[in-house]
Formats: sequence, structure tokens, C-alpha cells
Amino acid sequence: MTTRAPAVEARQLIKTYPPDVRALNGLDITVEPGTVFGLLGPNGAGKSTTVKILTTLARPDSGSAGVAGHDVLRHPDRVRRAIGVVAQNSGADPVATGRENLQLQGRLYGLKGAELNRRVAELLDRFTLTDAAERQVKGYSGGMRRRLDVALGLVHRPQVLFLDEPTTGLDPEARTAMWEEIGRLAGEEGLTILLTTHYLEEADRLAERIAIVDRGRVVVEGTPDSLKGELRGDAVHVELGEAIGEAGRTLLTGSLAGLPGVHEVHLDGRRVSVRADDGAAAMPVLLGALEREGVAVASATVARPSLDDVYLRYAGRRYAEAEAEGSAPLALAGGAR
Ligand SMILES: Nc1ncnc2c1ncn2[C@@H]1O[C@H](COP(=O)(O)OP(=O)(O)OP(=O)(O)O)[C@@H](O)[C@H]1O
Repeated sequence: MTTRAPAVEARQLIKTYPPDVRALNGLDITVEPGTVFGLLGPNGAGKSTTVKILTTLARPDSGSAGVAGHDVLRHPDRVRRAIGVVAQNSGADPVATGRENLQLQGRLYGLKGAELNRRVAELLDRFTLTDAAERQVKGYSGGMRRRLDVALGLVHRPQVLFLDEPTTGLDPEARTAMWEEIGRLAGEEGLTILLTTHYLEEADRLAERIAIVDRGRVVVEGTPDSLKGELRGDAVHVELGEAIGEAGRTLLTGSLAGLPGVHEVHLDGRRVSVRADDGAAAMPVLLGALEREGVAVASATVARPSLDDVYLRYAGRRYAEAEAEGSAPLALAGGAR
């Protein structure tokens, strides 16, 4: 039996931006060939920096990385030939037509004549852009532009496709269409896809394996189901009538944590999240305790753990909190967590 080399392998990547922003703090990932791998994390977590290093656009301070069997530092040219990159910002020329964009991209990769025309027609068809092929890209909808971006990344039949935030800025309908498209791509031609996203649902739906990135490193990695499955019991979320101050929060967290069958109490503004062995049994206990503490409750839900709960468990804060913090870089002076 032959073991195939990973399609992407990054070891202990460190990257610092001047003066002291540690964008990557020892990031490790391994992506098996022919799979869809999701790098999931809030804004500023280090996803784009990882993609820049893997696609040879940036150099790490230290660490190593290989893509399609080639070392990104020693053989960047080989890596570039083996990959397709769909960056966050469209690379298409807005005043050229869809077809012209694809033809130009194909020529850059050495395709010409009938072979080029065939490949372009195939991609236009594949991404339902044939009817719009002779129109300038500036008139395309957001979804059409994104589909053209992906087609551009595939012209030269790469082994590994990097999709950086593939659905950011798309409306829900275009996002769903793009998800279907990515799902179909993944099943074809042994293509490996590494996508970055800050949408929990996107990672859950598309990626066979995900790595949750927080503050420049991977805090946990696995299949979405295995990560959710590792969390015992149910996730109970209670929305309070009003936000609780710092002092009250510590007291309330302490008293809820002592309740039978209740674990991992987390209070964030008006939201209480706990994990419970049996959510239905814990709910009246929890609501009773809140009532005794004189805290009004607006709503309460019990659910199977979601990736949001996985994030909370491993990153120590709710995903929405991390997103709201925005790019909260890990300042070197503050020390690593
Ligand atoms: N060129 C740069 N100069 C200085 N700091 C940078 C630069 N690029 C990124 N950073 C910082 O490095 C950290 C990681 O950024 P990165 O773009 O990799 O995160 P991300 O997870 O991709 O977030 P986003 O989804 O917002 O792109 C952030 O704190 C960011 O502000």
C-alpha cells in the first residue's frame, strides 16, 4: 500500500508583522489529498496569513510548509504551478468580458489555441456563465463574479485550490449556490480544497475536516461531527432580560456552575451558555436558580452542541465575541496564551 503525501502540510508557522503583531503563533495543519479542509476562525485569527504563506505570497519568520509535495520556500515556482488561488478580492478585470478574463488567465499558464478555447468554454458552462460570457465583468452580480473567480482559479487544472472566504459579501441565495458549487468541485478530479471562512455554518457544511484557528494557532482540529460529538450532553442557552455587570457575572457563574448536571458555564452580556448532561432535565433547575438570583429570563433553548459550542470550548469565548473583537492581534509584548 502506498501512502500519499499530504496535499498541504504546515508545521509551526510563525509570522510577525511589524512592529509586534504575531499573526501566526505556531500554526500546524495537514490536509489529505482530495479533501475539503476548512480553516475556521474569527477576523484576525490568522487565516489569510496562512493562505499567503501556503500560496508563496508571504514568507514565515520560521516553520515550514509544503503544498502538493513541494516546499513553499525552496520551490515556490513549483507550488504556484500546482495551485489555484481565489483571493478575497476578485482578480478579474472588470472591463474585460468573462470569456476574455478566462482566456487571459489560460494564456498566463501556457494554454493556447483550441485547447485554451475548449477549457474556457468548459469552465463557462461549468459555472453557468456561458450566457454572460461576452459581457463585461463590471456588470456581473456578486455571485457571478465569485463563480468567475473560482473558474479563473481552475483554468490550469490545479491540484490544490485555495478559497479565501469564498462567500463573504454574497447574499444568502448566492451563498447557497456557491456552497453547492464547491461541494460539486470537491467530488471531482481529486481536487484538494483549502477554504478559509469565518462562517461556522459554512465550515460545518462544506469541510470534511476543520481546524479552528484562534490568535494564530490551531486550537482544535477534526471532522465537524467528531468535534461536536466530543462535547458531552446538550448545549443550553438562556437569553437574560438584561445584561449583568462584571461583579454579578462572577457570582452568577459560580452559583450556576454548582448546579447538578451543569458544566462549563459561560456568561457573555445577556447570554448564558452551559453544557448539561441532559438539557431537558437541567433547564428547570437552571431557570429556578436564575429566578432565585432575581435574574429575568427572556428566552431559553436546548440543542445538540454546534460548532459555536465547540469554539467556545476550545477558544474560551463565544464565536460572536471573538468576531466582535475584530482583529485583536496577539501583541508580542502581551505574551503568548
Ligand atoms: N500586512 C499586515 N501588516 C500588519 N498586520 C497585519 C497585516 N496583515 C495581517 N495583519 C494582522 O495579522 C493578524 C492576522 O490577520 P489575518 O488577515 O491573517 O487574519 P484572518 O483570520 O484572515 O482575518 P480576516 O478574515 O479578517 O482576513 C491580524 O491581527 C491582522 O490585523
